[in-house]
Amino acid sequence: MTDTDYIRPRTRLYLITPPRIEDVDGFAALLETTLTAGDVACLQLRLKTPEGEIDLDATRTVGTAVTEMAQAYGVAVLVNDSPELAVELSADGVHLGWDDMPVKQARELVGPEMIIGATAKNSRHVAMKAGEDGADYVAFGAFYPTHTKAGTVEASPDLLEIWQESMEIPCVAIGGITAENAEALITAGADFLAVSSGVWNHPAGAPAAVAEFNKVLDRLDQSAS
Ligand SMILES: Cc1ncc(COP(=O)(O)OP(=O)(O)O)c(N)n1
Ligand SMILES: Cc1nc(C(=O)O)sc1CCOP(=O)(O)O
Ligand SMILES: [Mg+2]
Repeated sequence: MTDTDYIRPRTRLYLITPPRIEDVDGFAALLETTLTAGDVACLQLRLKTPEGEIDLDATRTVGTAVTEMAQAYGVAVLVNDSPELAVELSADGVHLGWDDMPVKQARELVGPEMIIGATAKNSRHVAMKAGEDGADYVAFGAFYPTHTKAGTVEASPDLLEIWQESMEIPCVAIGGITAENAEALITAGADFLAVSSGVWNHPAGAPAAVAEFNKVLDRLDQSAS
């Protein structure tokens, strides 16, 4: 290997909240333990109604309870679907899907500093357009079956490989990811692994899940000497 070989930064974990949270104080306590169990780059507040719409009240309540705490651990907090709520909560960013506010419009609303993430599903074309429009990362998925979101489309790890070879904007992998199935996505080039049920529904608990993910990430760390 020569000095000029590019070594991409280590893949990191991007946590997504469960879609419904009954006990906010209990969740905040569990989250704090989870964030100290291993490296976590981001936390997305994704609270949904049974119909799959953003639950604004729940997002506001959970966001108020956890945003400052997560930020104090160096974790970037992103709000799903609502740029307005991201601003209101002093979050670090917003994640936008195909039915959400267009990236360009959201950029005007949140300003130049806030992170904007964009869903690309399995489309490199959509991902490139999102990048041109000002997104800071694009998310490909779903790589594995998931019960967390209905109507996902299947994505192949090739997408990550091609993206990593040709584009500079970071790419996130999402959909049914667990510590057991993550290796193919890490080696294909995911900059981040976005995970919900693989952490919150882990039989040994969320902190153990984060520790397990980090063991896999440590083992495959391409930036380590
Ligand atoms: C990191 C990340 N990637 C993709 C999604 C999905 O966003 P979207 O398609 O808008 O679907 P909902 O999450 O709103 O149901 C995401 N939230 N985060
Ligand atoms: C929110 C979301 N978006 C997806 C997409 O493919 O765009 S898959 C998904 C669900 C992520 O949760 P889990 O880790 O429990 O599968
Ligand atoms: Mg959305």
